[in-house]
Amino acid sequence: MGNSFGNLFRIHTYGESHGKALGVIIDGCPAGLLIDEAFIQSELDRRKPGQSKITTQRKEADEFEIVSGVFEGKSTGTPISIMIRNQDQKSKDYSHIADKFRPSHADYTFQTKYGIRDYRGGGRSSARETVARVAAGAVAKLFLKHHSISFYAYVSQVGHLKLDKDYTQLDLTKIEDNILRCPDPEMADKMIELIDQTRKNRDTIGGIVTGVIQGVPAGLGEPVFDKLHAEIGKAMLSINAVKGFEYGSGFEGVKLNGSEHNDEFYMDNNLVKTRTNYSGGIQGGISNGQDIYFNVAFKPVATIMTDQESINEAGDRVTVEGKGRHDPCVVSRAVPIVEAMAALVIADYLLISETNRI
Ligand SMILES: Cc1cc2nc3c(=O)[nH]c(=O)nc-3n(C[C@H](O)[C@H](O)[C@H](O)COP(=O)(O)O)c2cc1C
Repeated sequence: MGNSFGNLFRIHTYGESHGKALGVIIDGCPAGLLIDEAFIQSELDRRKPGQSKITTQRKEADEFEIVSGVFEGKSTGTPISIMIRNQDQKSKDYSHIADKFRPSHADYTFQTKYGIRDYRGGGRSSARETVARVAAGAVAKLFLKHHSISFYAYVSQVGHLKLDKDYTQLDLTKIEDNILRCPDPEMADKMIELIDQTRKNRDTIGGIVTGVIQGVPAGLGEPVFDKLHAEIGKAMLSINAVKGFEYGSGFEGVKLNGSEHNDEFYMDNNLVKTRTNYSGGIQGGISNGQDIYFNVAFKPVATIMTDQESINEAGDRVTVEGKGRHDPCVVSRAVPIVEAMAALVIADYLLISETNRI
């Protein structure tokens, strides 16, 4: 419960923001997969803190160690354990919130549930946990490359600044060209400026990450409760600070009539395709072979650099001082996390689908 995700391609993560290390155990990765360590590191580098002026200035190299499950560079079919040691904790920076509940963070709920918590950097509630997911997602991506399945995510909105193009009108090879990971350079500049201004105002701002999965064969997903979009939604909603998920036409789709919204089938050289893709590549919970695309909304995160009123564990009125190293907007760092979680779902459902038919 809580620390594991997936069925056949299953991960279990461990570690706290200011503990010794974080890590993941991946169970169910097929044997014989070439574990490209440079690729895993490049994925971790896209998520790591301190990578630009619009992220937290905590400096973590996020170098990883493979502890088990890999022999002579290939997966052995046994649990793969990947560990990332914490280096730049500055844990004493957090003594000012030791017994205080930061508004809209997880301090109060963790304290209520467990009666004990590691307050340093939020402990287990910190998004530092997602470093382990990105490591596992990199392994899932390596596996899915063999099936020609690819993942893209990019920033499509920051505050009120929204891209007016969908993913089919954008050059997705340009995502990594700027620090925000928005493939439209002009909009990226405006969004970066907005985040920078927000940071200077000692505040935070939210945004949207759009995800695209290409190459998923038709037939992945379960028909009733474990629908493919339900699992992707769960994966996304399990990421820290996520407030919303929609796929395909999503909430905007309600503005269309069925006659406009229906995706007409046609044959293209023996391949089944649809002329439009409001379904977002999933019908009846099962992939239909078209692109899967979705939006994930991230809130303006809780830690602002101004003082806030709150209460402490005793219920006394206290002031939570605005200090420490925090992200003014998390979307640029969330991009690889969204891709990783999508890859974990697809890897899992690909393995499940192999057990669905003789
Ligand atoms: C990449 C990433 C970085 C984050 N950095 C911060 C941060 O610097 N400060 C903060 O208060 N919250 C940050 N968060 C969000 C908190 O982890 C999250 O809001 C908190 O655990 C409470 O959970 P909830 O917002 O999902 O309810 C970050 C989230 C992500 C995805």
